[in-house]
Amino acid sequence: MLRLVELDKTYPTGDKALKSVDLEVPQGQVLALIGPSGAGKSTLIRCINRLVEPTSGSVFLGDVDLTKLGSGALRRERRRMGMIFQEYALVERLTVMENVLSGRLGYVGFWRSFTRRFPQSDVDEAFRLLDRVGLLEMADKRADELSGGQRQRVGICRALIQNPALLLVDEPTASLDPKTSRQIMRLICELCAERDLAAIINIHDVALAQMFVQRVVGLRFGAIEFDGPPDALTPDVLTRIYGEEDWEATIEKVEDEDEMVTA
Ligand SMILES: Nc1ncnc2c1ncn2[C@@H]1O[C@H](COP(=O)(O)OP(=O)(O)OP(=O)(O)O)[C@@H](O)[C@H]1O
Repeated sequence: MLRLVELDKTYPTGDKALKSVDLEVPQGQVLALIGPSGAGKSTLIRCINRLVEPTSGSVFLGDVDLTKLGSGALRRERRRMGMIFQEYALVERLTVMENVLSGRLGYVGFWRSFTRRFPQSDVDEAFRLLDRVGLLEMADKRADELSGGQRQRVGICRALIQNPALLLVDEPTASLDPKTSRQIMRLICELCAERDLAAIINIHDVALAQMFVQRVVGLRFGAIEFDGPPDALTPDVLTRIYGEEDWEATIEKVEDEDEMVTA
């Protein structure tokens, strides 16, 4: 479904953020991207939808090489990739419903998007999605009246209403408390399973990734250092990815928290 071939990114500053990355993600697979700060996780996610322009290599979404597309064709292909952001990227003064519907802007014509008149089928779908994530009652609230977890749910609905083939998720829980983080990760993974949707989730919390995904890819210095199931992430492997950090302690801390929450 998604295939990266020898993907390279060197920023104008000379930083080599990605070094010949090869990666295949089949339909329906949720993959967590881990690695230390500066490893290239955000760059990888952003090179896929060309928010960051790759230096060389290919990004195939199905049969289409996204790196070869002109701006019009790229805009169309971007509809197939929903993005979820760390800071939610909502329009604060608009309502929850308006924020969700903004995910359809790539589909409706200029005039409709200018006047924000969306087809009834889009409004119906927005209500269905808000209901699914438990925010139906919030549809008319302004985005700035919501908690962090609620905002991220709106961000998830906005990505899903695009009807994407792939979700690109950049640190979805970095601004949330541990319990809300787990709820959001669970929700993203459940929705992907329901829709047979592939996702790449850039996540710095290894324990959280291990709880929810089937596959983990570890980046170090812009290259893939590990690619396997979460239970293969032994302390040795984590040290290979991150360097000398006490990962066992980090993981135990999160497990303790879980017990406290469920106790
Ligand atoms: N716009 C930019 N211009 C120059 N260098 C950049 C730019 N963005 C990222 N880099 C560099 O590219 C490398 C990879 O950065 P990237 O943000 O992709 O890493 P990351 O793994 O997402 O890190 P973090 O977990 O801290 O967000 C780093 O060395 C970073 O300094």
